[in-house]
Amino acid sequence: MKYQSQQGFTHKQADKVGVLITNLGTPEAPTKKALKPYLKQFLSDPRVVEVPKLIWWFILNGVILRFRPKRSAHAYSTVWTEEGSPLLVHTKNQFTGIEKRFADKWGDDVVVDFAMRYGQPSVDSAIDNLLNKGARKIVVLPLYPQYCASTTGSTFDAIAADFTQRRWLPELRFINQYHDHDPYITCIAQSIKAHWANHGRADKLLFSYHGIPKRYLLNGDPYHCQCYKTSRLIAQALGLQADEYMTVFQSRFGREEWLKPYTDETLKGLPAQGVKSVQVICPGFSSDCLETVEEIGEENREYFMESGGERYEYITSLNAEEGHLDMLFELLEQNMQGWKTGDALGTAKTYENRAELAKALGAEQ
Ligand SMILES: C=CC1=C(C)c2cc3[nH]c(cc4nc(cc5[nH]c(cc1n2)c(C)c5CCC(=O)O)C(CCC(=O)O)=C4C)c(C)c3C=C
Ligand SMILES: [Fe+2]
Ligand SMILES: [Fe+2]
Repeated sequence: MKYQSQQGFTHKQADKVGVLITNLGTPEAPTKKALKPYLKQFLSDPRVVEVPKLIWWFILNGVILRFRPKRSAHAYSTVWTEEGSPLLVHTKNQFTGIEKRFADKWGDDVVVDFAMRYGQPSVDSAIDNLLNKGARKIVVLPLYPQYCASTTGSTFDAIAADFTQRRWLPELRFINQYHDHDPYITCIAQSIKAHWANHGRADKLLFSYHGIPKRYLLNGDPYHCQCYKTSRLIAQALGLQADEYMTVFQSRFGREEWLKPYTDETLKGLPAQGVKSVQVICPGFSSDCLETVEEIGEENREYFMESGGERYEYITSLNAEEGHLDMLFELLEQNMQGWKTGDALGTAKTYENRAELAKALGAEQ
C-alpha cells in the first residue's frame, strides 16, 4: 500500500491532540563509527549546507567524512555521560516533564512524544506513535527559540516528507519560533539572576548563539535578527546598558564567512580591552550539548584565560528546569487553542472498524 493508515482505528475512538517535541539529534555513541552516519545525514541536508549538490557530494564524501568523524568523536567523548549524549539526555527529560504536565491537566486527551531531526528517535517513528494513539491534531515544537531555515525549516521538511507517505493527514500546527516570547525571555533572565546571586556579576555578559553562514542572512534568513532581538529583550529584562553585554556567534563550520562577531575571537580579544571577567550564556540552545559544554564550557574558557582573562563562567542552558518546562508547556497550550478533543467520528452502527467495513462490503482484506 502506498499510503500508510493508522493502526487499529475504530469509529468510537476519541480524537486526541498529539504534541511532538523535536531537537537536532546526536550520534549514538562518541565513536568514529557512530559519527560517520550522523554527520552524513546531518550534512547531506540541503537546508544545512546550501552548496550545489554534486560539488558538495565530493567535498562531503571525499574530505569531511574522512577526517571529521574522528575529531568529532573525540570532542563528544569529553562530554558523554553515563546516560548518553547530553543533548539526548536533556531532550528526554524535557519530554518526560512536558508529558507529565499534559497528563496532569489533560488526562488521555493529549499524547506526547519527542523526536530527533537526525538519528533516533526519528520524526517518522514519533508521528507514527502519535497517530496510532489516536492523535488527529498535532502541534510540533522544535526546540529552537530562533527560527533558522537550517534547523526549524529543516524540521518542517522532515514532517512534510513524512506526510507524503500518509493517507489521513492530521491537522498540523508548527511552532516556528519563540525568540521574543515573554516567558522564555523571563526564564533566561531569571537563570542569569540566579547565577549572579551565587557568583556575583562579571565585567561583561556574552550571549553566544550557534552561527550560520553570513550568506544565509543575506539571502533572507531571519535567524540573525531574532538572535539580536532575544539578546536585547533579555538585556532589557535585566536592566543592562549596551556596553554591559554582547551578542556573539559560535560553532563555525567550513571556510566561508559566518555571522560575526565570532565568539572565540571576541573572547581572545576582550582581556586586552580591559574585560577581565565574563559570563557566557547560550540562549539559542534549549539543552546543553556538545556545542555548549565543550565549545563554550571548555574550549572558549581556555582562549579567554590564555589571553589574560581572570574569570570565566558558563551559565548552563535551561535544560529540564521546572520553569523552562512550565514555559514550554504554556507555549504548547497556547498553540492548541480552539482544538476540541474527546469527540469520536461516529458510533459506527454498521461497522466497528475497517475490517468490519470490508466484511460488510464483501471485500477481500
Ligand atoms: C541552535 C541552532 C543550530 C544552528 C543554526 C546550526 C547550524 C549549523 N550547524 C552546522 C554544523 C554542525 N553542528 C553540529 C552540532 C550542533 N549544532 C546544533 C545546533 C545548530 N546548528 C547543536 C544543538 C549541535 C550539537 C549536537 C550534539 O550532539 O550535541 C555539528 C556536529 C558536531 C561537530 O562535528 O562539530 C556540526 C557538523 C552547520 C553546517 C550549520 C549551518 C547552518
Ligand atoms: Fe550546528
Ligand atoms: Fe539581522
